[in-house]
Amino acid sequence: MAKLTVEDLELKGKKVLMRVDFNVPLKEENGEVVVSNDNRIVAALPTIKYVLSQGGRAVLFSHLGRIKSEDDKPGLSMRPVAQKLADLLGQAVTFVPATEGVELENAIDALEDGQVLIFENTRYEDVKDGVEVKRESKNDPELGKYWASLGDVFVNDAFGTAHRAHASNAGIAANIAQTAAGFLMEKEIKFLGGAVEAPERPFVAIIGGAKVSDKITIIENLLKKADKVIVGGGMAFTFDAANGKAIGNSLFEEDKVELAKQLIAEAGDKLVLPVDAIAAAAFNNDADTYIAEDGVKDGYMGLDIGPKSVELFKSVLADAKTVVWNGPMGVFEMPNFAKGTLAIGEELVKVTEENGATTIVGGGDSTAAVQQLGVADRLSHISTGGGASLEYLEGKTLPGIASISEK
Ligand SMILES: Nc1ncnc2c1ncn2[C@@H]1O[C@H](COP(=O)(O)OP(=O)(O)O)[C@@H](O)[C@H]1O
Ligand SMILES: O=C(OP(=O)(O)O)[C@H](O)COP(=O)(O)O
Repeated sequence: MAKLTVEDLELKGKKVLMRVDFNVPLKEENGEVVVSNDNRIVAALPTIKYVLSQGGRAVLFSHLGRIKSEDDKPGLSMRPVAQKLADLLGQAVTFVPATEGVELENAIDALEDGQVLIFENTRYEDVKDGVEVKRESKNDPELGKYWASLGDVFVNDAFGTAHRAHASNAGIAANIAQTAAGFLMEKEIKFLGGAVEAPERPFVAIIGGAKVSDKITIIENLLKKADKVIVGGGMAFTFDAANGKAIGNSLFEEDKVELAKQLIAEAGDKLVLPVDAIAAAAFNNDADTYIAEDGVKDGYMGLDIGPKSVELFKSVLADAKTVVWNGPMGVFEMPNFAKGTLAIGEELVKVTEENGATTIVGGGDSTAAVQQLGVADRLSHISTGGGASLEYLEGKTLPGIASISEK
């Protein structure tokens, strides 16, 4: 690509601002919050190691989860991520528990060549003194300018965040002389670019997970590109509601029902929805469950696709030549609701190995799911971006990529 890459930069003695996507799943272990899947951190290591080996002084930053109130902050601190990074790098990583101010500036000034620091979750800037101001997420121009002032050059390796125009990617790029792509960014663009240009058909997209309002608009565009779009996971219930089905307490976005209705009407048999669900009395692995075939009854919530949906989805995938998957089919973190995701993962392995299909899985949780299933290395490409890979495949210009300097 004609974009500047990290290898084009003079790094020795430079303060190298590095945007990474360390938005990783967390879990509690012995009363401590730890990283439960380090895939996105591992994926950024080649760029970080390269910068350090060239004598750069690396200043890393990332968002983690979504911060809407002060209460969200403690559970979404970057501290456990910094610890995991130090373990993986095998060198000390300074953690600065601030997103601006003298402590951060002094820590950056104290860095020596080949040293690395990471600062606090960039989305802490979204809430100030208890008020949701979205400085990071709405790309406050002053914030991008301030962060840019902390370094000499900017390396953007956060492919997973490339579909966002936030202060920590587009904002910094607008205020610094050079913005370069990291190795992960380059690798993702190369692989996904190949898939977008001329996808072998049938091309099937599978969308699931929980980010309904984000991804429902993506479905609209994917319907124009793909031969079939399968919708599962928490996404499906807004469509079920649009079809007049009962959904009980399932995940649901009321303000997207009209759009779902419109998509159902336009898409015809291109859109494939679940025909049953595993409904549970509570969001709990041990909750009472039943197979819901005609909607989910009051007091229950759909937490996985049911056996008939698995068979239907498998039949749609059977002759696929290109498959893009983002979003698990159920709450796979709980064993009793992982069966649908497992079955789809296994079917993808089959079409990869038997049909020679190109299979791409994207997204933090989806990647964690296929790794948990042990099938990740039998698929064609595991992308670190879920929403980002889908928007890239739609043919959209991603702000995080557009803001990288041309060579
Ligand atoms: N039926 C469902 N109800 C509630 N949550 C669901 C359901 N199906 C899947 N999920 C949740 O969706 C989450 C992943 O969604 P999302 O963030 O969109 O995926 P990704 O990170 O791969 O892009 C998982 O934590 C999973 O438990
Ligand atoms: O995890 C991410 O997106 P994904 O779940 O679509 O892969 C990215 O880090 C972006 O996070 P966001 O969707 O909260 O902006």
